[in-house]
Amino acid sequence: MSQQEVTQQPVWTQLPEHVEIRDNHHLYIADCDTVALADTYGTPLIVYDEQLLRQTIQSFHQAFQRLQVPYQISYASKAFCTIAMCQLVYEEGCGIDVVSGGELYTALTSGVPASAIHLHGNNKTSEEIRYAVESGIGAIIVDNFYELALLQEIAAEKQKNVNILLRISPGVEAHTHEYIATGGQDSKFGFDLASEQAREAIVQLSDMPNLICTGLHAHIGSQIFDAEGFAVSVERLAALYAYGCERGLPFQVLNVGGGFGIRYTDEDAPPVAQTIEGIVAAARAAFAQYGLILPTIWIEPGRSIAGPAGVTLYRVGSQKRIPDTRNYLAVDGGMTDNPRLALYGAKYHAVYANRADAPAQDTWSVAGKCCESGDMLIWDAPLPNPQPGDVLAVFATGAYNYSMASHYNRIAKPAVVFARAGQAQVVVERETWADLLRQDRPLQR
Ligand SMILES: Cc1ncc(COP(=O)(O)O)c(C=O)c1O
Ligand SMILES: N[C@@H](CCCC[NH3+])C(=O)O
Repeated sequence: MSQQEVTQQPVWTQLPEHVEIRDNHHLYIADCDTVALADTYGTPLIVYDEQLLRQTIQSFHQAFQRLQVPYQISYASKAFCTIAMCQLVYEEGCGIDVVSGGELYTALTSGVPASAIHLHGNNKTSEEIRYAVESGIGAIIVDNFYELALLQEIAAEKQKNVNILLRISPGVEAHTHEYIATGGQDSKFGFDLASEQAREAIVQLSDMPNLICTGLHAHIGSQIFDAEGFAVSVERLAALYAYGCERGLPFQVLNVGGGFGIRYTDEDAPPVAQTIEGIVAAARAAFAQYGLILPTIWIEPGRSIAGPAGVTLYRVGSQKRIPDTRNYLAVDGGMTDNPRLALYGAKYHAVYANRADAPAQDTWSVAGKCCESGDMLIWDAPLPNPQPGDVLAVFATGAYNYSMASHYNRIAKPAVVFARAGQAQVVVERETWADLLRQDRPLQR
C-alpha cells in the first residue's frame, strides 16, 4: 500500500472511547501513561481499565432495571478469571459462572460466596461435582444425562439438595464464527431440544429427589451482534419451560447465556440495552403465550464485560520488508498471550502507545515471537513504520486472551494490571522462567 493511501486512516482506526492521547503523544488508559506502564511492569502487559469494567456491568444492571424485570447477571469467568476479577464483578452485583474446578477454586478463593457461583461444563468430573456440592454452590447447570445421574448420586451420598438448571441445545445458529457457535443442533453442549432429549431430562427428574430444577439454560454462541437468535432461543425454551411447570418443577429462571458482541475493529456492537430489550420483549411475549409469569431473566456475559476494557502492550523488536509482498514487525508476545487470530481469524486494532497519533505510513503485519508461522496478532495493519522499542497497544484484548494463554515455546505468561485514576495495581504477576519449571522433575538415575 502506498503512503498516499494509508495516511487517510480507515474508520476502524478510531480509538476506543476509554483511551486518550495526551500532549506527549502517548496513549493513556484511566489517566495512566501506557508507556510508563510498559517501562514499569515490562511487556507484554495486559492493562485493564477498572472503571470501564465496572461501568459495563452497571450498564447491564441499568438495562434490566429500566425494564423492571427480575434478572440476574453472572460473569462468565472463562473470559478472564483471576482473584481480582472475581472480586470486582461480585462487588458490582454479579454472580460468577465457572466451568471447571480451577475456575471454581479461583472464585471461592477470591471470597465470592459459593451461593453466587454456578458451575457449567459438558463433562464435569465427579471430583468437580463433589467440590461444587460440598462448597454449597448456587447452581449447577446440568449438560447431559450422564451428569444428571452422577449429580443425583453425589447429592444423595452427601445428603444435600442441589439447585440445577438444564442446559438446552435449542437449535439456534447465532451469527458468529462457526467455532464458537454453541447452540446449534449439532453441538456437544446441552440436551437436544428437537429430539425430545430435553423433555426426557425433565421426566427423569421426577426420580431424582436431590435435584431441585429451577429453570432452563441455553447459550447460543459468542460475539453475537444480532439479537434475533436470542429471541428464537427464548421462544423455544418457553415451550419447554411450560412443559416443566406442568410436570410440577419449581421453575423460576430462564438463563439465556452470554454471547453479547463487542467492537474489535470497524464494527460497533449494538448497545447492551438494545439487546436486553430484545431478549426481554421476546420472553414477555413467549411466556404470556403459555399463561406463565415472566421468569427471572439470567444472563452470563463474559466477553462484553472483560473484552473492551483490556489493552495489551508489547515491545516492538525485529522487522522485515518483503518487496511487493508484505511487511512484518514482531513483538515480544504473540499467540501465547493471544491465540485468537490463530484460532478464529480474529481481527484487532493497534497503535504505538509512544506515538499514538502518528499517521500510518504503510501496512504492517504484527507477528509474535513463537516458532509458528501462524503466530500472528494482526494482518496488514495501517501503522507508522516501526522503530525497535516502540510500544504496540492492541485494543479489546481483555477477554479470552490471558485466559487462553499458553506456555508454547516455554514463553512465560504476561503480567496483568488494573488501571484506575492514574494508578495501576498488579493483579497477576508476570511469570518467571522459574515458574515454568515448577512442575518439572529431573530424571531419577
Ligand atoms: C455457557 C456459556 N455462558 C456464557 C458464555 C460467555 O460468552 P461470552 O463471553 O460470549 O459472553 C459462554 C461462552 O461462550 C458459555 O459457553
Ligand atoms: N474463546 C472464544 C469464545 C469461547 C466462548 C466459550 N463458550 C473466543 O475467544 O472468542
